[in-house]
Amino acid sequence: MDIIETDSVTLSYGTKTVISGGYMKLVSGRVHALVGRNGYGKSSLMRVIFGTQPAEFSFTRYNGRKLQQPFKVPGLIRYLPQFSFIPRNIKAGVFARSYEVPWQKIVACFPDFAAIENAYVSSLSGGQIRMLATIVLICSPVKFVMLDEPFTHIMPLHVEIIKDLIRREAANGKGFLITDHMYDHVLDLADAYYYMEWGVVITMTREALLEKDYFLRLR
Ligand SMILES: Nc1ncnc2c1ncn2[C@@H]1O[C@H](COP(=O)(O)OP(=O)(O)OP(=O)(O)O)[C@@H](O)[C@H]1O
Repeated sequence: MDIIETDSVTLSYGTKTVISGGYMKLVSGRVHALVGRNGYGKSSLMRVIFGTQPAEFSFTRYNGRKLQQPFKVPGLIRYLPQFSFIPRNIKAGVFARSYEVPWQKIVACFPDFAAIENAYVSSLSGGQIRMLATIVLICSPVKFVMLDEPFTHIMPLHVEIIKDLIRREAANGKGFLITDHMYDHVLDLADAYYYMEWGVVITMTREALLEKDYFLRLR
């Protein structure tokens, strides 16, 4: 079993403190939900865990060993941000292979992409680019994948394809951390739960989170 732990994150932007503590443990083979209201720091926390967001304080361990920049550890972790990050002047197949994902694997889970291996990213629609990035990161051969809003603005049929893929990869031992405002999809997949409130990461049971989420929806 592989474990990433993050503890006592303190992060401010200027004078505004966005994250001020809490503990998170990501375990291989599990899907972890990260839930919280808009602007409560979920994306920022993912960037801190990934190692690209400097924080006043953060403490991340992998299997008990302290890590400074997890994204630099080969084969450890990927992060899908909310925005598009794929260079537009490369071909779709080249992008997939740069993440060590053979094109056949992409087509096996999403046959619509059979004909676009040699298409430049610049020729794809926004929806295709998002789907490509999401599938490639989920499939890449790493221990953990963090997904920031993988279901938002995705058509329902494609959401189900992404969910099936996450289930298969988790069953093969990959750990996931997912945040998305489409809570139903996240909760459908998750078997561990974190809630962010007032800058603190709180470990929750599913029941407690659903109660929080219920009030969240009413606000
Ligand atoms: N680079 C930045 N510089 C300054 N402020 C930032 C920066 N990134 C995020 N913020 C602010 O920090 C707060 C937390 O943002 P963050 O995107 O982490 O929250 P979130 O929970 O992921 O939000 P959402 O659910 O809307 O995606 C917000 O008020 C946001 O405006």
